[in-house]
Amino acid sequence: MILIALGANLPGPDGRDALATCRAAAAALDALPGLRLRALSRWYATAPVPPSPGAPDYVNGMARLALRPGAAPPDPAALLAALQEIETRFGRVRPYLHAPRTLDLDLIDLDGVMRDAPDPILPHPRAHLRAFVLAPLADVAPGWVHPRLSATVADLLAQADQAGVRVLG
Ligand SMILES: Nc1nc2c(c(=O)[nH]1)N=C(CO)CN2
Repeated sequence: MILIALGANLPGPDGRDALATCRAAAAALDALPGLRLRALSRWYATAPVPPSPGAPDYVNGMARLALRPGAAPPDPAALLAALQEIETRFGRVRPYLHAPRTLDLDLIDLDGVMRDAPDPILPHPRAHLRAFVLAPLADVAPGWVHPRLSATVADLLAQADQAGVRVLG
């Protein structure tokens, strides 16, 4: 199973709001070569982490993908590059760390692969701490166990600060 977190807190240059950008990005993930979108979480409105007074809330969600039949497992670096290409397509610029962004796609888990370098670090090094990642992850993969920590998503979510995370709609 491949888990990709989606996040946005700025309208795109095409005028799409953050939610519309995330929905369009999910469709773009389904079009990645060799992969197919199997489940999409609910969408969440989440307060920025770290707190950023005045910054707009994020829209966050999670996509679960699987290999298309006969497709070779993706190379982590190639998949990261493909995600960055989608971010760029939706107007992402990178002025500074934690800058508001039109779209952020984070590779959370790639079939349980563990690696420390080079990028992408797997599983994502901060995923287990962030309720805005864990809540939508629990929607699409309720039985997920963190490959390094051997903790369930339910346990990790219970330990995370869930204030500021609410289901949209
Ligand atoms: N709530 C929330 N906060 C963030 C997010 C995000 O997606 N949601 N992404 C960040 C950069 O990766 C920094 N902070």
